[in-house]
Amino acid sequence: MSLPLTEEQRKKIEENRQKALARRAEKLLAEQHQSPGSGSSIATNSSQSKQGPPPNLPRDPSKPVNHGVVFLQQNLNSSSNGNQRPPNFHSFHLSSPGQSFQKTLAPFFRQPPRDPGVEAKAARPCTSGQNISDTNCGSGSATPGTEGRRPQKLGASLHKAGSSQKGMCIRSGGRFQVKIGYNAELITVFKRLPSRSYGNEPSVLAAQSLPTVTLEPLEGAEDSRESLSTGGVAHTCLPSAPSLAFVKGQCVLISRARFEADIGYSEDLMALFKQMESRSYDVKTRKWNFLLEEHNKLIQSVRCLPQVQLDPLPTTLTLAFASQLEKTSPCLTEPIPEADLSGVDPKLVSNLLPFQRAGVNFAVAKRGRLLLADDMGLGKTIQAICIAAFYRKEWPLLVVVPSSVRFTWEQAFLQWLPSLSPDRINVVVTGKDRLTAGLVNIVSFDLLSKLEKQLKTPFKVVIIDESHFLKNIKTARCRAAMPLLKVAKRVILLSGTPAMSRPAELYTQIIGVRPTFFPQFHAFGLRYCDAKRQPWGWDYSGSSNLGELKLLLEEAVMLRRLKCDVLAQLPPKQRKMVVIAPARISTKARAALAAAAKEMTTMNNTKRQQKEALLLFFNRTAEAKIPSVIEYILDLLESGREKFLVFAHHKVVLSAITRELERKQVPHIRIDGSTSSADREDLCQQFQLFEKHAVAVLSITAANMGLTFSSADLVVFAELFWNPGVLLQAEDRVHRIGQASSVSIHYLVARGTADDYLWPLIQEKIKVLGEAGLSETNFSEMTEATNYFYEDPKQQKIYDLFQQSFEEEGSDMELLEAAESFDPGSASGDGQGNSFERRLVSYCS
Ligand SMILES: Nc1ncnc2c1ncn2[C@@H]1O[C@H](COP(=O)(O)OP(=O)(O)OP(=O)(O)O)[C@@H](O)[C@H]1O
Repeated sequence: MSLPLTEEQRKKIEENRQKALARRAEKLLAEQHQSPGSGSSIATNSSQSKQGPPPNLPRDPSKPVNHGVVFLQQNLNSSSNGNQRPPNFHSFHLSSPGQSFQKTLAPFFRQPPRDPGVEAKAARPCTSGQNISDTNCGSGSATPGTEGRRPQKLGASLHKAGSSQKGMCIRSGGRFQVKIGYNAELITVFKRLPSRSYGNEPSVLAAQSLPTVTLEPLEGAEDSRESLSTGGVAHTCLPSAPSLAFVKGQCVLISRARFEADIGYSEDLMALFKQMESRSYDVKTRKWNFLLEEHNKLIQSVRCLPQVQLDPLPTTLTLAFASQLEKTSPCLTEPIPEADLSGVDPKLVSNLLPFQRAGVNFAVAKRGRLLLADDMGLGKTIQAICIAAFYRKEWPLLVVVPSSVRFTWEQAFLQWLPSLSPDRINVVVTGKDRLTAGLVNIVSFDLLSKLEKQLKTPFKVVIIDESHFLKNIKTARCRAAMPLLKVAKRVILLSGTPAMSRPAELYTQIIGVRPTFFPQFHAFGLRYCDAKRQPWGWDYSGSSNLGELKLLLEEAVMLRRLKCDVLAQLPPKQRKMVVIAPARISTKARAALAAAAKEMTTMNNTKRQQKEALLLFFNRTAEAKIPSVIEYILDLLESGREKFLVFAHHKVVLSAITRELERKQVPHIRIDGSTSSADREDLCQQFQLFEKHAVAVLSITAANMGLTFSSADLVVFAELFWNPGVLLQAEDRVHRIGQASSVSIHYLVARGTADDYLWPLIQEKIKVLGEAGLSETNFSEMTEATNYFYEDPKQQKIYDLFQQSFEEEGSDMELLEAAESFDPGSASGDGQGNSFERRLVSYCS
């Protein structure tokens, strides 16, 4: 404890304090008068402070307002306590232990019951001086009954008449100790403090049950006590001024019809709120909210309050919700009108599922500009084609997609729009191709950035598949696409995962759809990304006001349905044929394939030679597909696919995939013929329980039975297998008991390879089984558009050869063995081909 001050010292301290406070009050007044709306440096941070109910404060605006230091106290409280309350306790703002004291303990103490007798007295400004900090003054009206009774203020809520429990705070390095007898309420308070620790000395918290508490503040606060005791005289030195309690906050949208005022407490503001007809107080958030139609009125009225800065809703929101702002009685759910799709191919329209039809209606209601963010596998492609077809008169159409699915999109157009002549579809394959050669032009993101300069007249209708590929504004793909979106009349963005980790990723997609929204990223960042200034610049990686962002997206930008929302409309399995890019097949692989195909059709070849050629063709196909398969898997991962199975059966393919996953550090398991039974189960369990993204790389023949992978809902077949029964069994690793979702199955099919023959072969077999009631019939429906009519008789011959070979008794095992041991290096004659040759001989003998 410090030595008691002499009378002379007290007087001197008091004089200095009064001078300092008067100077500060003058300065603040001057600042406020200069710029009433620019109190940011001193204003309460609205995101931290809430307009809590002020049960401890006089609510009647006619009551006297506090002056000067109350303002400081309020700000201090609000910045140290996110759940701001009106100041109702004394705090002692000292060095670090004292700050910790104030930040942690103080907010838990309530003010004593109001004593009307002292309230008027308390309303006088507290101006007692201090020589440590200006902020340690009592809060005037907030603590009316405590003035001059120093320690009781901290323990006020625990104080009961008739007895008293005394304790004190003692500084101890960077912490402070509380020495006091046992008190259950106080213990509860302590337990809520994150920095608490319990000393073993019995003196720290002795187990004595006493009903009241008096807690002596830290030693350094001695001067503060003096200030409190003399507070009553100091007010005469302050200029008579209006309240300096400057509060700042913002309006935030909380529903389609209402917004709330996120702002600290102010009596004047409260009085204003009470004039709003639609006012409502949320006890949970402790904030007031109003109908949007009262937004402008409230903002205008608040402008008349010099001590209040309430920022209106951003212009983007007022524009997006203009109908609500202008309405007298808000209609919350306006029905979306049914779009007239009579101009669109009936085949497409009749196939739309009800939720897909609703998606098209939404898009047309938004005048063809939207982000369709349906969950993966819900058929965004068919919806996008339908929306684009609705605006067919404005074509040519540009479709920008990941390069691995360019040909799948071509197939989808052929499948759903029979009225579109195939030769009007232009798939851009190289940087030398023309971007505008077709009526429908399909290009990859990467080629777009090379070819955009070709564009003389802009596309009026643009589809961007996997639009989250544009999330980074600095990338070449984004820089190429954004100007196109800005000038296009219709913009259809598609993504099952528009933002994978933070709201900042949505910005480009939002302005892609609505270029006038948030013209500056910084404004978006401040509002929705909790932007923070760092020594190196601004950090936009956070998130804030997410509820409002969701409302804005749903109102004006995005339509998103989850699988679980529409599960009843979905089939249990959705199969998709993915035509993988032939351009990725190297010239060497192409030449090898051509050579093998030629062998199969050479007239004078023996049956054995033909089979050798067929097997080589089959193996070369595996080799040729590897780059496209890997590209597709990486695109899936980039698109946010978390868990999926990849089936293949050539070792070279399985190994190439696992190598790439290792390189990219993607968690994965592999089960092939060499995996022991015990390991199979373990690996399967690992995959099932793994919570993040993971890929199971599986051999079609070694892992198509007895394993459950129901934690995934996507199966990718990197290779085809001639026996559809084996494929169906493999599909069912995922589609089985425990699976709560509709399962997506992607078959990767490469043109110009053995897949051209295997795929129709599989279709044919499935059809036969289906007709006999032994298989699902819809397997083949997905490939309706795939025209496997072989114009070239040689192709028909190859098909026949495939059919005969794979239907022969025992062919499976022979073929499998040959495939398993296929080594591309060896077959190209580099001296390691013995084993392959041996297998061929064994297969064919
Ligand atoms: N109405 C429909 N009729 C028939 N098939 C449909 C329908 N809707 C979707 N499909 C099929 O479902 C599969 C998945 O559709 P699509 O690829 O468009 O989904 P997606 O939402 O784009 O998924 P992802 O986000 O994974 O790309 C495709 O094979 C597609 O043809």
